[in-house]
Amino acid sequence: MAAAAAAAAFCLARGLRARPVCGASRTVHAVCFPVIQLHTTGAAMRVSQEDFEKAKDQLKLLKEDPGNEVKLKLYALFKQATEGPCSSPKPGMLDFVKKAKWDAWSSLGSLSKDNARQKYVDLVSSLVSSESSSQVKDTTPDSKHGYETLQVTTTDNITKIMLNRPEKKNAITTQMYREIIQALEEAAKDDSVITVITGNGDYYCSGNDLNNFTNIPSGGIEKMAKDGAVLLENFVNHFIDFPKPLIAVVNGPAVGISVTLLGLFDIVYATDRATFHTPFSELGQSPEGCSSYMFPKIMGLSKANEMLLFNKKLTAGEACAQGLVTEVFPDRAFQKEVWIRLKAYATLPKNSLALSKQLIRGVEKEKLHAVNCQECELLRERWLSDECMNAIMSFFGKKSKL
Ligand SMILES: CCCCCCC/C=C/C(=O)SCCNC(=O)CCNC(=O)[C@H](O)C(C)(C)COP(=O)(O)OP(=O)(O)OC[C@H]1O[C@@H](n2cnc3c(N)ncnc32)[C@H](O)[C@@H]1OP(=O)(O)O
Repeated sequence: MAAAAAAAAFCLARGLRARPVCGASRTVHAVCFPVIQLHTTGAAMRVSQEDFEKAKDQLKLLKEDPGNEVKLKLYALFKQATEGPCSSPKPGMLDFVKKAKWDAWSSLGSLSKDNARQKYVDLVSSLVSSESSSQVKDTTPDSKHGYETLQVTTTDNITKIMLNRPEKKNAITTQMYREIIQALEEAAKDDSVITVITGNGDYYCSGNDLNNFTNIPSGGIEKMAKDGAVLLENFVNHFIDFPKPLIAVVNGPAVGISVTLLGLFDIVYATDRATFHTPFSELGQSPEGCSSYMFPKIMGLSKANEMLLFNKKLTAGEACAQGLVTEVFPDRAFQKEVWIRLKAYATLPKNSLALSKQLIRGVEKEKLHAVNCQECELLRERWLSDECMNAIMSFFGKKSKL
């Protein structure tokens, strides 16, 4: 039964819903939302006939698909209101669409035409009012409140998390790590189909804000390193566990952790102006973001070593050739082409995308968590090293930094 309902829902979603129903001589596409062409029997109807006609018109104007369950309910109520109880023969088990419609109509039993009309009008009215309130919410591209270092918006089924410190090349402060965690948690639960991370300004991100290491807390440098490692592990865990497709729109150069994390994204689109630089040994540090595992897997050991050990900066073309970037776009067309593509992706079925992503990620999840834990532990030690202290002091002491 559940399988038949699921199959019916599947068929409805795939467009089989547009077939004429129940062998009627008129074309009744009652389940084909929002195009509903219905011809009433012409029988005299009492007071609510006008409301009923109006409801039919309002239904055509709805922009959002209310889902198969509601469409079946609308279909059944319409049939009951216009023809009375279902008396047509039950369709065969394998005719999923007709069977689902027949079941919905039959389930109304002996409900009177008047009552069915009333229920139909009430249902349409609730759909109209819920759409108008959600439109106010969804179409407002305003940034979500509560973020200081990010601009977070949801529009066209896409939650966009934009790093928003352009004057500092989007370097990630401890506050920004926390806000990204919060934004990912919210995006995981919201109605969006995909989530995008990008940067504001000419840089995608210049990596960890090196000032994070200059504000020594009262507990001393060990405490700073320990807190940093805990925050980093939690931050990276949110990328490992993110349940929906996660896409990086790399709008300019990327440094450090903003590069290593790319291995945990599902798709990476980059402008041809982007570069990819992981200067860990120059900074006396070590790789993070699961790159010690993902980079060799993505690009092979020796290419990964050039980046992660020897600080080789890749062009966008090289990063694409090595599999870290999915596709490179000319800078002048970058935003336009990428967003057209993403908007199309975001019309795909949300649950199917999320479940497929989780299936693919599930294979590696345990390993990724273990790698993340090891990387953070090594970094905690590195941050206490002279090599790292000297490199950070030199960044702030030099004009030419890298
Ligand atoms: C607490 C949790 C910790 C987790 C740590 C996880 C481990 C992460 C590791 C990494 O990400 S390693 C990589 C760290 N990043 C860098 O080493 C980059 C440092 N920045 C630069 O080399 C250069 O700024 C640049 C990115 C190459 C850009 O150079 P450009 O000459 O074009 O601009 P600038 O004038 O240098 O920059 C403008 C402005 O922004 C400040 N800034 C840029 N990046 C950082 C940064 N990463 N940290 C702190 N500040 C940064 C820069 O100082 C300038 O500031 P003002 O001088 O204008 O005040």
